[in-house]
Order: sequence, then structure tokens, then C-alpha cells
Amino acid sequence: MPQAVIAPSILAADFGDLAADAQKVIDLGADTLHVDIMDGHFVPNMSIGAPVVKSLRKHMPKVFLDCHLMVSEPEKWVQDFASAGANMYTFHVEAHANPAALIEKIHAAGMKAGVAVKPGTPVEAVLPFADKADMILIMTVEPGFGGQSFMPSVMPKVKTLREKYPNLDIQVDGGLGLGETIETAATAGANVIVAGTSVFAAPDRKAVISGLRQVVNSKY
Ligand SMILES: O=C(CO)[C@H](O)[C@H](O)COP(=O)(O)O
Repeated sequence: MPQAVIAPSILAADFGDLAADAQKVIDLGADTLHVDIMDGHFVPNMSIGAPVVKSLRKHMPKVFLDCHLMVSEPEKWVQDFASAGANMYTFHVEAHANPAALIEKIHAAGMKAGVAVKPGTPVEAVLPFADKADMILIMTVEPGFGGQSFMPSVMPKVKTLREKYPNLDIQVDGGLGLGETIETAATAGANVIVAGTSVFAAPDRKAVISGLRQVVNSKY
């Protein structure tokens, strides 16, 4: 299993002071920033778009920006996000008819490509792309909102992927924090951990980031 990657979701950050709040979690030990993009159509909520990624990039030239596109037309935004400075572009398998072609397009634009699945979508939907994508994201909540409860029922998807792809980056996203949720996800084989509320709302963010990392890295 690859090493832990701790990716705080800026959905839970202070949007009025975004670059500074995001930089704080990097300074406290986070590896990357997870940037949630919602279009109000694929999910029943709206968040931010490429201009905010561009601003973040200006303030933090070296931080890895892992962008999760919860949008109905992921193909439409590839160039905008590449130009804005995104490092990874993760789209939903449910939102595109030809994921392999979209992965190629994302790579051609100079970004890493991730493929995400909603809780109700079987893992078989992403298996054909697990050796083409740089990361598979198994959603552990229904996408659209931060602060929801982790769904352990999706862990068999993580286990299946980990058994088939020992070196794959497997991301989990939604409701993760110290305690039972990270134990469950790491035991199943997840190594890229998105955590919004549990990091940004914590009195001791550093302890949460290092605690999540320790649990994941204890599994291999
Ligand atoms: O993708 C998301 C919602 O669609 C968020 O990244 C996710 O919910 C993380 O937030 P939290 O850790 O607060 O649950």
C-alpha cells in the first residue's frame, strides 16, 4: 500500500480568508489541498470554480491542488483548471460516457487524472480505468456537502481495489476523522485521506493531520 497522503478539504476552510487558512494546514503537515468543485447540477450545491484555483495557485505556488469535479460536464473544464494551476483533476465516472478518453485529455493538459465513484455506484464502474488513472476516489458520503457521516458500507469497494491494485492511490472522501472512521478506511486499504470538517474545525489541526497519517501508515 502506498504512503499516506493527507488532503484537507478546503470546503471546510474560511472562504473569506482562503489562501491563509489553506496555507495553515499545509504548514501543520498536510500533504495536499483537496478542492471541491460543485456545479449545482451533478450535486445539489455550488462551491467554487477555476478562478479560485488560480488565486490559490498565486498564493501557494508549490502546493499540490487536488481538484474534485462534482460536475455534469467534466470534459468542459479541463483546460480551465489546467491553466489555473490544478495538479489533479478528478471527475465522476457517472458523469462521462468515455472515461478513458477523458483521462487521456487530462494527462495531455498536464494534470494527473482521478476517477471518482458515488456511494451507490459499483466498483466495477471504475475497475477498467484503475490502471490508466493516477487515483481512484471512493466517495464515503453522497457528494455535495461537507460535514456528513462516513458510510462504512462502501468499504468493500476500497478492499476490492486494494487487492487488485496494491500500488494504486485510493482516495476516500467524506466524514473522515480520528477514531473509527480512519481505522475503518485505512484497514480497507485507503491511503489518500480527504478530511474537511475534522481538520479545519479542530482545536488542534496538527494533531488530527498527524493522527490520520499515523493510522494509514500503520497498515503496511
Ligand atoms: O466532497 C465533499 C463533499 O461532496 C467533501 O470533500 C467531503 O464531504 C469532505 O468534507 P467532510 O470531511 O467535512 O465530510
